[in-house]
Amino acid sequence: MPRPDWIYLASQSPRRAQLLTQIGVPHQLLLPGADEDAEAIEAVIGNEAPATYVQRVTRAKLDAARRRLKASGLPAAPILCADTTVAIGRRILGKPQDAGQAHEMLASLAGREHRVLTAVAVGTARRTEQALHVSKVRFVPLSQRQIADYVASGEPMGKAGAYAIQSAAAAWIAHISGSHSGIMGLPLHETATLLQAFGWKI
Ligand SMILES: Cc1cn([C@H]2C[C@H](O)[C@@H](COP(=O)(O)OP(=O)(O)OP(=O)(O)O)O2)c(=O)[nH]c1=O
Repeated sequence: MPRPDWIYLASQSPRRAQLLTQIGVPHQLLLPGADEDAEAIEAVIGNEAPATYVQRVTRAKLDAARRRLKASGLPAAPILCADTTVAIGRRILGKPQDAGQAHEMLASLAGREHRVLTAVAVGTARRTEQALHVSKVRFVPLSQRQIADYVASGEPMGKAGAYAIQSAAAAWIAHISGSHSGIMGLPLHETATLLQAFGWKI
């Protein structure tokens, strides 16, 4: 396949679009149709480990996006997908369903270290390349009031682990080891390496 001029980004996350733009990759959004159930794709199966989970969900997002592209009649180009999850040991913290769950997640992150795992996949009709990046993040202890105020801001909703490093919660992060862009949802070094495998020069 000749080097593509652009790719499809199969993601509803505005952060992923912003991060892809940051490394100069022109992209077009390939968004799910009303018939696609994102919650079902992101459901945890049994006792699966966080790394297994995040990579499986990323592959499922890519498979769904491939079907979408095939059905659309749009021109072929590589598709990029990602999934981010937060983990404490084997415990997976996805996106909070409501304010109570957001509060619980933040209370369990306070004063300790957790992992943020982001899997990225790039695929064409015949080929798939995938990468996993794991960062460690340490939060300072938090008061009930700090957590309640942050939950009331609405920021936790739609974010794995109920926080965003690109928000006011950054003030609680004493240390990170890994990739800032990976924690935001798209590890840019790994993404660039995957795209290079498809002929991109970044
Ligand atoms: C930990 C953390 C997560 N997040 C976000 C990144 C992801 O958007 C979200 C995790 O949800 P994902 O399911 O990975 O992504 P999404 O549902 O937002 O988008 P799509 O599946 O369409 O690609 O959490 C941050 O923005 N900042 C952070 O610091």
